[in-house]
Amino acid sequence: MALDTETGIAPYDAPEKDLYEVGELPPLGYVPKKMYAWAIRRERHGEPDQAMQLEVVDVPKLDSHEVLVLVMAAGVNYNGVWAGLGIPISPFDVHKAEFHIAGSDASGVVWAVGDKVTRWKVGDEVVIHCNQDDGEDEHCNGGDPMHSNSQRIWGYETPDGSFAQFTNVQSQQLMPRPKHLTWEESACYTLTLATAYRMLFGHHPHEIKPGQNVLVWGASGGLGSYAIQLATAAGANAIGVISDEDKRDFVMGLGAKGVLNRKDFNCWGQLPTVNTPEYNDWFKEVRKFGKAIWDITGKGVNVDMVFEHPGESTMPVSTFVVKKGGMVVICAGTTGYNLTMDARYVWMHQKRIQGSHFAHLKQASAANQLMVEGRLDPCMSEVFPWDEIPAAHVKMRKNEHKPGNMSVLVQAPTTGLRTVEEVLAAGK
Ligand SMILES: C/C=C/C(=O)SCCNC(=O)CCNC(=O)[C@H](O)C(C)(C)COP(=O)(O)OP(=O)(O)OC[C@H]1O[C@@H](n2cnc3c(N)ncnc32)[C@H](O)[C@@H]1OP(=O)(O)O
Ligand SMILES: NC(=O)C1=CN([C@@H]2O[C@H](COP(=O)(O)OP(=O)(O)OC[C@H]3O[C@@H](n4cnc5c(N)ncnc54)[C@H](OP(=O)(O)O)[C@@H]3O)[C@@H](O)[C@H]2O)C=CC1
Repeated sequence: MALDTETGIAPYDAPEKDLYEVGELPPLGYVPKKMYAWAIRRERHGEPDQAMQLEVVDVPKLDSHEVLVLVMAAGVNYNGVWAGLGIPISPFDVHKAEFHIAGSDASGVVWAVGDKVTRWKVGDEVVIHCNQDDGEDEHCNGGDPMHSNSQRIWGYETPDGSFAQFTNVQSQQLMPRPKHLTWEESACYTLTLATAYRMLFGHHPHEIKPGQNVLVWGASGGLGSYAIQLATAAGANAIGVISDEDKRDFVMGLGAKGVLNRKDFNCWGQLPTVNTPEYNDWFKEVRKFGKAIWDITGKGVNVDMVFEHPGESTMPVSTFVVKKGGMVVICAGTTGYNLTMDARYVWMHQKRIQGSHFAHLKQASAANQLMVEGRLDPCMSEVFPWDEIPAAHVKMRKNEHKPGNMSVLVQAPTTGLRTVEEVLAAGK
């Protein structure tokens, strides 16, 4: 039987060159020697606009199970900020490469495949999830690949992310692109959506269930905007937290049952020493916060789950307000890593504290399917041109970004395009 080599992309003329300008397409499947990339180097660690500089580098070489993707658009995530700063770790200490191309989200076109790849072919339109592993140990074969020692995040713990014209990924990282979305919309969601999916549905028996209540920190942010939508889709009640009244309507529009403004309360930061006057003040304030949740859930009804990521500033509150036998699920410590809590509430009320990190393919794929079916809004907040990739990260670093998820254009020359043909036409 003949292999399926139909690309679905109309033939077009383009010269074969060693380097293409950003926005210029090579012939389909032709791999140039060089590419443009925003590269971080160890000596440049610092704020994003210092760390990320435009360079011409070699196009990555493919291994047998890998796929080279021409990047149409990429997503902006916090791990690009962390990679640039070199905090809490320098990515160079992990992958040992000379330079680091950040970017852990992308939409694009399969441009070349390794000789063992069977699921994808040149011309396929894809989005990329950011989990890599070696696929060899028991966790990857019957267990949870996220528990494998070989588990790593593409574009953070690997040097070859999506802020470049091409990126090489493991074939298992690819998923079909929602064709109803533009290149930039489809680039903005996978990392935060799949992470939120695993947090809400990946930790048995505490998967969020219809009718349950979940408190979502940073509800207008990347993770939060999907947590609200996923919880709502599952029939649960999401209570979102914001810091600015401008974000209230956005979060309610995603389906939240209620929204709290954290600026109305004063119980943030590490837990004061128990039974001191400071603790007593903190306790009054945290009860006020808990009461505000009851105003939404019903008197005395504590939340079944807390969706945590700010970390140090909110963990004492999260562990207090979650119900007996409930779960605080945490994937980050944006405000600090030194988590504190009143242990009495954790053991006496038998609360579960669960770490969560990205997602495996099955979880990422289930989340992607909801996007393909149009059941979730990608919540793309803003699109930046290629030249402004560092500036987009500066905005995120300062918490000045708009609600939702940011995207950047790479080979797509302008916004609003959905096909390769439209990219070719716009490029002319
Ligand atoms: C999808 C997107 C996700 C995100 O964006 S997440 C946000 C960005 N990511 C982050 O901020 C995470 C960054 N990563 C880290 O900060 C580090 O990744 C960790 C702190 C999580 C782990 O650090 P490490 O240095 O990799 O830990 P060790 O290698 O496991 O241990 C350090 C040393 O301690 C020894 N050790 C480990 N366990 C034990 C034990 N049980 N008893 C005695 N020693 C132990 C090891 O061997 C090693 O030692 P030796 O440095 O000499 O090799
Ligand atoms: N382990 C994993 O797999 C993953 C981890 N992450 C990590 O999760 C974190 C959040 O990512 P993401 O959602 O994309 O980021 P965003 O910046 O989009 O959203 C974070 C939200 O947190 C809120 N926030 C900021 N400061 C505080 C504070 N002091 N107290 C409470 N809330 C605060 C903000 O909302 P407001 O000011 O309105 O409250 C902001 O919108 C990052 O550290 C990122 O690295 C992200 C994805 C995957």
